Amino acid sequence: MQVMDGKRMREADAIALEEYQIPTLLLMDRAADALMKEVLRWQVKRVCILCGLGNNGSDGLALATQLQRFTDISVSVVMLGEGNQMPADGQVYYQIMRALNIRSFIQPGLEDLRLLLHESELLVDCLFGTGLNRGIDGLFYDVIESVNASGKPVISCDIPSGIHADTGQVLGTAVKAKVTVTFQNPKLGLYLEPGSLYCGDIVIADIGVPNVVMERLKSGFELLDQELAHRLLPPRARNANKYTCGTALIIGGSKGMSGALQMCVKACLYSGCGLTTYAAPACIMNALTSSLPQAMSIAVSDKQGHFDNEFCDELFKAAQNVDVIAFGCGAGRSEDVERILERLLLIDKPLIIDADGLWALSRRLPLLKKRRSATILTPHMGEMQRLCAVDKNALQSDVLRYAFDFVNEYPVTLVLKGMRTLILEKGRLRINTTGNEGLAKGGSGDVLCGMITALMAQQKQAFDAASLGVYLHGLAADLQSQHTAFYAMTANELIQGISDAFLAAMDE
Ligand SMILES: NC(=O)C1=CN([C@@H]2O[C@H](COP(=O)(O)OP(=O)(O)OC[C@H]3O[C@@H](n4cnc5c(N)ncnc54)[C@H](OP(=O)(O)O)[C@@H]3O)[C@@H](O)[C@H]2O)[C@@H](O)CC1
Ligand SMILES: Nc1ncnc2c1ncn2[C@@H]1O[C@H](COP(=O)(O)OP(=O)(O)O)[C@@H](O)[C@H]1O
Ligand SMILES: [K+]
Repeated sequence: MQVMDGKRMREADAIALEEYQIPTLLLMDRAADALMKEVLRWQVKRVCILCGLGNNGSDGLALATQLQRFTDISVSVVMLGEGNQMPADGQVYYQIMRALNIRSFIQPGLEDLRLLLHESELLVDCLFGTGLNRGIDGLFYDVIESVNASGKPVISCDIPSGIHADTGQVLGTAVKAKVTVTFQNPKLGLYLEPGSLYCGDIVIADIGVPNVVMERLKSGFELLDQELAHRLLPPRARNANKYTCGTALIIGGSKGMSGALQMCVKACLYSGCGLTTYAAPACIMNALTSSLPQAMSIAVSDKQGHFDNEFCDELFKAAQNVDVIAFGCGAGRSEDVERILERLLLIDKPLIIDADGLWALSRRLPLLKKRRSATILTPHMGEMQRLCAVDKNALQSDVLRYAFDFVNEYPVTLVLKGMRTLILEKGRLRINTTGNEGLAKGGSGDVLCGMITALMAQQKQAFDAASLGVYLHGLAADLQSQHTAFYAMTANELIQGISDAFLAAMDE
């Protein structure tokens, strides 16, 4: 499923009209159908629809006429301007609304509005959609604040009003919805923070723009959902053997951080890799070998609990002979760790860099440009800040631009971790749909790194391996959360959930 920006959605509307003779009015009718279906789920008697002055507001008027015609729900409409200020299509529904005697309030005073919201059971937010183009103030601001203060459940039409469709930013204030019914294709802003925190459940409704139109408007942005994940599963032949399923070397760990490496290796073992070897400083080997009997190990002499770069010959020899290398989990921060990364970057093998490996990389970024094999980076927002050398606010307010600038400059697959993890390569973006707050614990990232490593060993295509790893990681957490409280979830439960995640993704 393609994810769209506001400009492409407007183009879709225009092409549907001009080339396929599909009037916007028909699309609005379908949009209203989809909204009505959602309203009916709530089984309420009194609904208030709040309408702005663009096509989003027109969708709201269309909904009002449908509810009046097809249900016994009592409908009130709040309009933030006169009917004749609406677009032509909106005016058609405005006239029908008047003829049907639907209760409507034009620019009501705030006290009247609050009373109306209070007596309603469900609110439908049709103030702004993809056309929001500036900060919200004045009456619109007060109305949105009153909607949020009312405590009533809200269904948002297309996107919560106040959220920018392309960046997910709040422009002044924004409606907090329980459900967002988004039309034709989901909008970027529904998945980027903070927009993702405002939209509630997302329902995607086909409103009848022909598929050929949407395909033509290729955004390069894709939703990482069950259907895509299923297609990305690496084949596992009946006559597969441990070599055809790929070999991986995972390098990491340091004194006090053996657990990070252990989680990563375990997740790799549970995700289908044929042969997994790990390399760690000798001082933590005892802690690892008993818990990782299925993996092979290389002990490296250590210097104050960290890798000693002088004694890494066996490690680098092994690195030449595997399909994939992963570096960083629990490796700690030292000059030797930086040197090891430098040497790994020169090896012509796919390389996944995580955690402390990303710290070392942020001090050696230009070396990435010399890479000849795939490189996958898995930063969380803090690590991304360091890689881009920007502050938190700048990154958060324009995360997609920074992420695309980065993959345009460096030949990498970027896995930008968060509530909705983003996977990027030049011109391509996938947005993950799985995962939950149970993952907000140390160790979750290490598990992800191990899963991606295993999938890369098997399918050897970085963008797909990274995408599938992210999807299955979140799905493992979702499935585990059916019987484990978010509070109680640890990397162990997550690893236990990997098998169920694969089974679910294998389902057609
Ligand atoms: N594309 C499709 O296929 C279909 C799209 N559909 C629907 O259309 C929606 C997009 O409609 P849209 O383009 O008319 O924009 P919309 O979001 O209603 O608002 C724009 C209005 O608000 C104004 N305005 C903007 N910012 C403001 C602010 N801060 N404060 C105050 N005013 C502000 C702006 O005015 P202006 O900039 O001219 O001053 C303009 O009047 C889309 O989300 C979906 O619901 C479906 O109906 C059918 C098929
Ligand atoms: N609230 C959340 N919702 C969804 N996923 C989350 C949430 N919090 C954390 N995660 C996921 O958990 C992982 C945490 O990774 P990271 O911060 O590197 O943790 P660690 O310190 O364990 O390595 C990422 O994959 C991230 O997307
Ligand atoms: K809206």
